[in-house]
Amino acid sequence: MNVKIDSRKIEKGDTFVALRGIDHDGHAYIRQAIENGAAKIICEEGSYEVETCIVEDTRAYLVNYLKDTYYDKISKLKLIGITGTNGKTTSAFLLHQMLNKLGRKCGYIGTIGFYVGEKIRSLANTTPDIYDLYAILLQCLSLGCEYVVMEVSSQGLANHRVETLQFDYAVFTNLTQDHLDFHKTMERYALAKQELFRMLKPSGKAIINYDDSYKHYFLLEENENVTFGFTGGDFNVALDAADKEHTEFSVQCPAFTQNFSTNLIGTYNIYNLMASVVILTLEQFDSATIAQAAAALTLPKGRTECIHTGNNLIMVDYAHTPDAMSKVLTAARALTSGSIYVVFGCTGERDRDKRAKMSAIACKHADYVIMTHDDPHYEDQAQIYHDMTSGLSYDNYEIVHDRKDAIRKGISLLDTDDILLILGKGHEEFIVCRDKRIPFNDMNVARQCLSERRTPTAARICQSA
Ligand SMILES: CC(=O)N[C@H]1[C@@H](OP(=O)(O)OP(=O)(O)OC[C@H]2O[C@@H](n3ccc(=O)[nH]c3=O)[C@H](O)[C@@H]2O)O[C@H](CO)[C@@H](O)[C@@H]1O[C@H](C)C(=O)N[C@@H](C)C(=O)N[C@H](CCC(=O)O)C(=O)O
Ligand SMILES: Nc1ncnc2c1ncn2[C@@H]1O[C@H](COP(=O)(O)OP(=O)(O)OP(=O)(O)O)[C@@H](O)[C@H]1O
Repeated sequence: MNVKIDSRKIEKGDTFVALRGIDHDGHAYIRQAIENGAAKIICEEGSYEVETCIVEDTRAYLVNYLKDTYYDKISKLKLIGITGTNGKTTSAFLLHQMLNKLGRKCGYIGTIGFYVGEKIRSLANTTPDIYDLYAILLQCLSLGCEYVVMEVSSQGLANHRVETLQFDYAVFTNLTQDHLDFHKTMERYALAKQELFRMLKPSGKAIINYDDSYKHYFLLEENENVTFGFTGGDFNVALDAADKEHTEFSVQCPAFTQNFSTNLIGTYNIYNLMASVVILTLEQFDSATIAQAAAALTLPKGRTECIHTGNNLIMVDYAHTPDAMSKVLTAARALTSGSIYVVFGCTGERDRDKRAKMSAIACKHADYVIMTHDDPHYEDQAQIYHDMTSGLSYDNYEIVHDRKDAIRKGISLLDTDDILLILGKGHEEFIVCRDKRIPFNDMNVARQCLSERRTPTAARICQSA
């Protein structure tokens, strides 16, 4: 595309469209765009030495341009949008994986990046803005994709990032507290997500978690709705058996009754897998083929990612909402008769109201909790700890300010069969503190702390040899 919205990416002869964003205004970068070689500027005001076209609303101009120029092409893709508080990345990543396994080339767009089988690149947002989105969808087409599954965040919907797109499937995973700093109330949060269900193609289908108490926001009369759940729904699930390595469940629907055995653990991951089971069924795959594809799956990076060390398990997980914490702690409890330790912190400048809830859940379900920092952004860390601990009616916790020290402390507490959960940052590679991005990955740090712990022993063995 030689029409661009980022001055830093302008090459000689390009057209620059100056967009007014939330924090930045593209009009401030017109000079830079011209210096980089822009031959034409589309903006709302100003006069420049290159060809300039003044329009009333640059964003509306861009949206129409993308739609008129590329929509016919990208509408050939089967587009699946997944929304909900938790499980978007996992559900989308599993579906992308299963479609590719079954020989249907599929792209994935979401929190962990842009993938077509392999990772192609990281993304700044879970749901990229319309310009990036069109570019990615065009790339999916050129890579031969038939399907694209994307996470659609509530901020993405509220900020019109998926404008003009029409979906073949819209999936609702669940709704629990998060992002209330942005939406203010659960009602507005639900309504923001509901928008996805008004963006279906005429032949599109809505796939909805029947067990979620907010399902009514997503079961719109005008849509063809297909539900799944343990308590009912068109695809009714029953848990048959579960151990540390496998989960067995069965699904009953009008078309079939099928047993599944998967390497995924935690009931919440069965919910995540069910979105794929339903969509693959609607795409005419037979149930035995779907069950076969579900037998061995890889979870996205940072979701229940494990280090097995002696009799202990160290698990890094992206749980950063009260519901996710409760789900992952329940799953861990089922895996051991030993103690459970948790290291976690709360993000700064995000939903303050969930902090105390997360602490209460951690202290209730774990034996001992080490609170530390997450990404403070520009917020005072002392304020974050205050929000995490005020009114807390438990005393099985301590605060260890440095996240690496907290992880080291968690590891030092492990005794036979104990589990350490390091929560909140999952796949992330940085700690964001003020304007700094400090390299930090929970999994790498846990490995480093483990090897430090082993080194003295190894040294003793070497000395005595
Ligand atoms: C507060 C917020 O939502 N900000 C989003 C917003 O930024 P913005 O409006 O300030 O715009 P901008 O893109 O930085 O700048 C405006 C224009 O100036 C241009 N520009 C800018 C700089 C420059 O040097 N040259 C230049 O030309 C930009 O290319 C753009 O055209 O638009 C950008 C482009 O879409 C987003 O990347 C950015 O998301 C920020 C990074 C963010 O953190 N957003 C969070 C709240 C978010 O959206 N999160 C959800 C996930 C939630 C979840 O599920 O957990 C998400 O979907 O990612
Ligand atoms: N279906 C689910 N219900 C509740 N919790 C879940 C579910 N699936 C995953 N989780 C928990 O939530 C965490 C985040 O999962 P995932 O990344 O799939 O969700 P997400 O909706 O993409 O989150 P985000 O929007 O913040 O990126 C996981 O690490 C796990 O602890």
